[in-house]
Amino acid sequence: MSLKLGVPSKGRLMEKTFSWFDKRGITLSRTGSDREYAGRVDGIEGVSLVLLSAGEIPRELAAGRIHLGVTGTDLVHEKLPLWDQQLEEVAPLGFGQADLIIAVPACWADVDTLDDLDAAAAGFRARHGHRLRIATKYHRLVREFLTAAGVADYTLVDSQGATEGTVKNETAEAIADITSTGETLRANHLKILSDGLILRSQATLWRSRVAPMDAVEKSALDQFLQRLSQ
Ligand SMILES: Nc1ncnc2c1ncn2[C@@H]1O[C@H](COP(=O)(O)OP(=O)(O)OP(=O)(O)O)[C@@H](O)[C@H]1O
Ligand SMILES: O=P(O)(O)OC[C@H]1O[C@H](OP(=O)(O)OP(=O)(O)O)[C@H](O)[C@@H]1O
Repeated sequence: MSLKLGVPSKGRLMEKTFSWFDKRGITLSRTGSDREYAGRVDGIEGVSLVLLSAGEIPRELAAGRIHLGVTGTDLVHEKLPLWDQQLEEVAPLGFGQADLIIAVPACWADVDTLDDLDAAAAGFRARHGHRLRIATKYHRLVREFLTAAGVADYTLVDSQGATEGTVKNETAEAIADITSTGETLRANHLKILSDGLILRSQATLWRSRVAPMDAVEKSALDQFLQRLSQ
């Protein structure tokens, strides 16, 4: 069998992942039609390409269905509570940098910190009869972060995209999402809490600690890792 390398099948991470490997003499390419999720690996023996959603790569690594995978630190930490038992970080790739942050409406003049948010949340509940809503797709990381900060009077609402729009759409009062240039936050009149940084993320190459390997795959892995360290 061959060593399975999972990479994002589209979007901002795919092309940069391909060129990162290219610079190391490993050519990843998509094969078939534009829409077909098939690919190949040239320049090294015994490695096959698996094209996956960036969000599914953590789970595939943890289940041992792929041996290596490229995805963001944020997605690994969010989806795998025991990530360091299941995966090992091989190399940060130097792109896909983004910060997971908490942001509130820029017009909330007296809310700049988590303590302020906590106070605003209590007032909000008294006034509106329901808890202040924070929209996010990072449920686990946000809950853990807010618990550690002593903020409890809120509710998470699920948002799988266009999260910054939820405040304008009145489905949430605050958001927790990834920011890179900050443009989406600015365009949606949101500001980051001064102590609202939850996690710094970047695209990273991970190795599964649990994927079974035969002797051929083991030797392919050794060669692969050696190539990357050159
Ligand atoms: N604006 C950005 N700049 C840089 N990196 C970003 C940005 N937004 C998201 N990312 C990173 O890109 C990675 C993939 O995010 P994305 O939201 O595209 O994943 P996904 O929703 O699982 O993808 P898919 O739509 O294929 O399921 C994440 O690790 C994330 O941190
Ligand atoms: O700080 P910026 O450079 O503006 O980037 C941040 C935005 O990029 C991502 O969204 P994406 O483009 O993936 O769209 P989505 O929200 O629909 O997932 C992220 O969820 C932010 O919305």
